Amino acid sequence: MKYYHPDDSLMLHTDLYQINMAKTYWEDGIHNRKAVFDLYFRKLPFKNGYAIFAGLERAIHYLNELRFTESDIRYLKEMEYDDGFIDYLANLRFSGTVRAMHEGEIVFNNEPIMQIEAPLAEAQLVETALLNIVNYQTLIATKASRIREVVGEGAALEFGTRRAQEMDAALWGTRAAYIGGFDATSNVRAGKLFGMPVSGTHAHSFVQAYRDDYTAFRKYAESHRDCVFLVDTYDTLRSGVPAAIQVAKEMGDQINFIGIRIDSGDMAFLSKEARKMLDEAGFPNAKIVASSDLDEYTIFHLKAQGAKIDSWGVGTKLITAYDQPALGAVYKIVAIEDEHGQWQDTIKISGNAEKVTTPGRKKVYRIINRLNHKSEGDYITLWDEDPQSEEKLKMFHPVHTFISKYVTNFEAKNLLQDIFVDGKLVYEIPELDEIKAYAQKNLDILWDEYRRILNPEEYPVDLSQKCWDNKMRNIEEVKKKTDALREKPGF
Ligand SMILES: Nc1ncnc2c1ncn2[C@@H]1O[C@H](COP(=O)(O)OP(=O)(O)OP(=O)(O)O)[C@@H](O)[C@H]1O
Ligand SMILES: O=P(O)(O)OC[C@H]1O[C@H](OP(=O)(O)OP(=O)(O)O)[C@H](O)[C@@H]1O
Ligand SMILES: O=C(O)c1cccnc1
Repeated sequence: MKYYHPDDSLMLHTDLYQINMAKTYWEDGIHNRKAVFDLYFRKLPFKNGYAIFAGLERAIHYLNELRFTESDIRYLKEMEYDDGFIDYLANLRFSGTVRAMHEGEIVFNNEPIMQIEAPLAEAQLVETALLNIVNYQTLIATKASRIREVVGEGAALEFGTRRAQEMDAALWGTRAAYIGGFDATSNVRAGKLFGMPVSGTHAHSFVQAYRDDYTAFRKYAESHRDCVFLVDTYDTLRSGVPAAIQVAKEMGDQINFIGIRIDSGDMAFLSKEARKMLDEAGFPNAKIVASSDLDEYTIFHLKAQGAKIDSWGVGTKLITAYDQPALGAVYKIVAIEDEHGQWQDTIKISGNAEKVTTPGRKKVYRIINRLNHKSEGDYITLWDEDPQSEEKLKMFHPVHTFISKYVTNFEAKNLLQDIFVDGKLVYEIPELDEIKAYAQKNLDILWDEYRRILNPEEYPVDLSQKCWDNKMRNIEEVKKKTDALREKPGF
C-alpha cells in the first residue's frame, strides 16, 4: 500500500480541532488541568427501549497504546506546529482516570457510559476516537439485541461482512453483534481474532459452477462433514429441496446433514413446504436456515406467518444499522479544575432541555428492587452521594419533574467502574463470552415493557435531588452572567 506516511498509530485518528485546542491549552499553560468529560447519547437508537454498550475493549487498547509515533511527529512537523508543542506531544501518554460501564451493559440515553477524568489536553485529544468506537459498536450491539429478541430460541447468524462499511466495520461490527446476542459470524478473521464461533454454508455460485443442484450438493458432501445446502438457485421446491434430500439419503452417516438454506422467494411458504418434505423424507432434525435482507421486522412477520425457520442469517441490515446508521453519542465537559486545584462545574446551555448538559462529577446507579429483582430505573448523583444509605429514594423525571416515585428496599448498583487510574490500567478485561453472557443475563432485570421492539415504555433515567439542584444553580448562574452582558452597551 502506498501511504504518504506509515500507518503505525491511531493517535492521529482524531479531528484537527482537538490538536488545535490542545495547542492553545499548552501555550496557555492549562493543558494539565484536570477536566471531566461524560460520554453519553441523547436518544436511544431504533426507537428501542434500551441500548447495549459495546466498544470498551477497543477503547481500552486505544488509550493504553496512545502515543505519537515518529511518523506522527514527522507529519505534524509538516504542519504549522512549533517545536515546543511538538515535543510535548512526542512525550504524551494517557495519564488520566477512566470510568466506564461493563461492556455489554444495558445503557440508556442521558447517562454517562464512560467518564474521562484527565489532563485537559489529553481528554480532548481522545474524544474523536472514543466516540468513533463506542458509537458504532453500541449501535450494532443494540440492533443485534433487537433481532435476538425476535429470533427467540432460533440461531442468529451474522452474514454482513460483504456489505459492511469497509473492513473495520465488518470486524468490530460482528464482535458487537455477538455481544448483542448473535450466535456466530461468517467472518473468519473475527473468529481468529476474537475466538467467536464461525459458521457458513455455500453460495449460489457453487451450484452454478456445477450446473445443477444435485451435483453441487453431492460434491460438497464428498468434501465436507457438516452440510447445509442452499436450495434456491433454480427452483426451491422442485429441484433444490429434492436434491438435498437425495444427497442426504445417499451419503447417510458419512455426512452430518445439518439442513438447507433458503435465500429468496416467499420464505414463509417455502419453509413450510420444505419442512414437510424434509419430515416426510425422514429428516425431522434437519434445520432450515433463511437469509435475504432480513431484519427484526421481517423475522417477526415470517414467524407470525408460521414460517418453519430455525436459523436466521442476517447481513446488510444489521452490520450497516440500515434504519439508523449513527448513534450520536457525545462527549461533554462537565467539570474542570481551577488554578487552585478546585473542581468547577461547567455547563452547556441549549433551548432544548434535553441538550443542556448535567454539570459536575457524577456517579450512575441502577436501582434494583430487592423483591422482584427488576430495575426501577437509573439514578445519577453527584460524586459524594450514596443512595444506598437512604431508606427511601425519591426518583423523579429530570424534565417533567412532577412524574416521580419513591423506592424502598432497593440495591443501588454503581455502574461506572474504574478502568484506568492516573494512566494505569487497573481493570481486568473480561473474555468476550463473559461480556456476551453479561449482556444477555442483564436483560432479565428489565420489565418486558422496556424490551419490546415496538413502542417500548420510557425507562427512567433520573437525577438525584442534589444533582438536579446543582444543574438548576448552574443554569441560573449562566443566565445571570449573560443577562449582565446584555445590559452592557455594545452587546
Ligand atoms: N413471507 C414473507 N413475508 C414477509 N417478507 C418476506 C417473506 N418472504 C420473503 N420476505 C422478504 O421479502 C423480501 C424479498 O425480496 P425480493 O423480492 O427483492 O427478493 P428475493 O425474493 O429474495 O429474491 P432475489 O434475492 O432473487 O431478488 C426480502 O427482504 C425477504 O426477507
Ligand atoms: O441479505 P443479507 O441480510 O445482506 O445477507 C447476506 C446475503 O449475502 C448473500 O447474498 P449474495 O447475493 O451476496 O451472495 P450469494 O450468491 O451467496 O447469495 C447471502 O445469500 C445473503 O442473501
Ligand atoms: O455462509 C453463508 O451462508 C453466508 C455467508 C455470508 C453471506 N451470506 C451467506
